[in-house]
Amino acid sequence: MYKKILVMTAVDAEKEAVMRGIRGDRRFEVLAAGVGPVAAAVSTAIALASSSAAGGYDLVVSAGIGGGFVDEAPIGSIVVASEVIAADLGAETPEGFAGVDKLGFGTNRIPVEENMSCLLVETLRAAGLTAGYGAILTLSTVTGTAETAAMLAERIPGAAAEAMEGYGVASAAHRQGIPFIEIRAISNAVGPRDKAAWRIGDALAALEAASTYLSEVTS
Ligand SMILES: O=C(O)c1cccc(C(=O)CC[C@H]2O[C@@H](n3cnc4c(=O)[nH]cnc43)[C@H](O)[C@@H]2O)c1
Repeated sequence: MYKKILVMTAVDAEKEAVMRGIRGDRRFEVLAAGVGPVAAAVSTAIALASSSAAGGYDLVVSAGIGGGFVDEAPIGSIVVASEVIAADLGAETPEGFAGVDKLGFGTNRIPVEENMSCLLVETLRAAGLTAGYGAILTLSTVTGTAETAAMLAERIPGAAAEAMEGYGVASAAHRQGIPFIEIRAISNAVGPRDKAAWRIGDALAALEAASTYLSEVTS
């Protein structure tokens, strides 16, 4: 179905997990862009521009580990985005946060390729994996307190997970009209910062498994 797929991760450990999962599927190019939405957008835009002479990509994927909102995405589970939301792109006002959409400067939300995202979730569930489908937030600052976690959950009902790159990768793909999806394997709960409690190994194993099914459902 897809001939050439670009997967953008933040760090090498995520890239290696995806590479193990796709098991040599030559339709995939997997790149580690660096952490945060700016590095993600710049690296994705460069990758898309460099590939355009050779026919370009027909699917772009933001993949990696992420934080799960309590009651929405347990540690070790996988979340596939129903949309990506730049949750801290905007302005503080006396009435609270106002996103760039409210300010009239574009959009905080970028759509995903819905059919592929839903098919992937169904396939992961059929394989016995714990997989959710919901909004994935992109933040430049990892949430580190229960107060911020509660504020985000209230402001964005249905938010399932947060990470730092999706909106950047999606912005570059969207600008070129290329379908986009985001996959996060949950390493930690969104809330009080305790890096020692992050289950990075479990999340990377889940990311590897999700990548195997990504290769299957896109072929
Ligand atoms: O230390 C390691 O071995 C290691 C291996 C893989 C990944 C990491 C990272 O720290 C990646 C940073 C990456 O993680 C995303 N992330 C994870 N949890 C959250 C969160 O609660 N809120 C926001 N982002 C999160 C994020 O996308 C970073 O790029 C370390």
